[in-house]
Amino acid sequence: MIQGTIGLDNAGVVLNGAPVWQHVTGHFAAGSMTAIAGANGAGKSTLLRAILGEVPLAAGTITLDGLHPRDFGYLPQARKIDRAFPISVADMVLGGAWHRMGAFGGATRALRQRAADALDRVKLGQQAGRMIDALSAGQFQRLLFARLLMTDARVMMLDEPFTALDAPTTQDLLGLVCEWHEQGRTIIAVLHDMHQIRRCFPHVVLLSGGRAVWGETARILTPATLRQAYDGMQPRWPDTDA
Ligand SMILES: Nc1ncnc2c1ncn2[C@@H]1O[C@H](COP(=O)(O)OP(=O)(O)OP(=O)(O)O)[C@@H](O)[C@H]1O
Repeated sequence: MIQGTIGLDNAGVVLNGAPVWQHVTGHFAAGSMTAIAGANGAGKSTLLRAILGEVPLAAGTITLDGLHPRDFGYLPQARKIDRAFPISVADMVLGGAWHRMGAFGGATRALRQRAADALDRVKLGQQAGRMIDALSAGQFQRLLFARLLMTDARVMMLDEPFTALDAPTTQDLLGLVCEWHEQGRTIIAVLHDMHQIRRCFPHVVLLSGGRAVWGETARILTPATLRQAYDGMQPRWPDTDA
């Protein structure tokens, strides 16, 4: 396998005694751009967390060929973050570069400048001194992007990254994700918007009924697979694109 490939071989996860998904086999090629789709509770976040080693496998293997923990950048779901934690916007962004800090957690002037640039990139430069609980939901989501930008990671993993964002900001930050892809990074993103997936993500993993269908987006996202995955309900899928 090429260095940087993330491979799953017959992988399965069991939580609270119940299988989330099983017999999942496939790989995220180095530099690929893949969406993870599926209904609520299908196990999309669990798949990201299994790759990060935060959720143990009940079966099979996940191989991270030549990748180390510092090679992964992770944007978690905003609603799973405790925003009461007393930390400023600037310090939270700096935390994205933890692996570049000194032994005592000190940030160099260059690192602080990078953090300021990252905040400017997501149009949060004016908010640097505020505490994170003072941000709106959309501002907090942009903060998570700035923090991810700071990781400079080879693999960018994003869990519902466009939640709470208005349309122009979504377009802007989707553009940033595409830039990362053009730079050769691997992108893995949990998304609910099928239109977005079809337009921007060449590959998809569709979690459905405890299994994964995996491959080129146009081949995998058909009306039949979507009906099955979403239990007969239609996900966001504009008529013009169907
Ligand atoms: N820590 C946990 N302990 C027990 N069960 C869990 C845990 N985390 C998730 N689960 C269960 O695992 C299943 C998959 O959850 P997961 O969050 O991965 O789904 P998802 O596809 O990301 O859902 P959503 O679209 O709602 O975010 C769900 O049934 C959930 O209840």
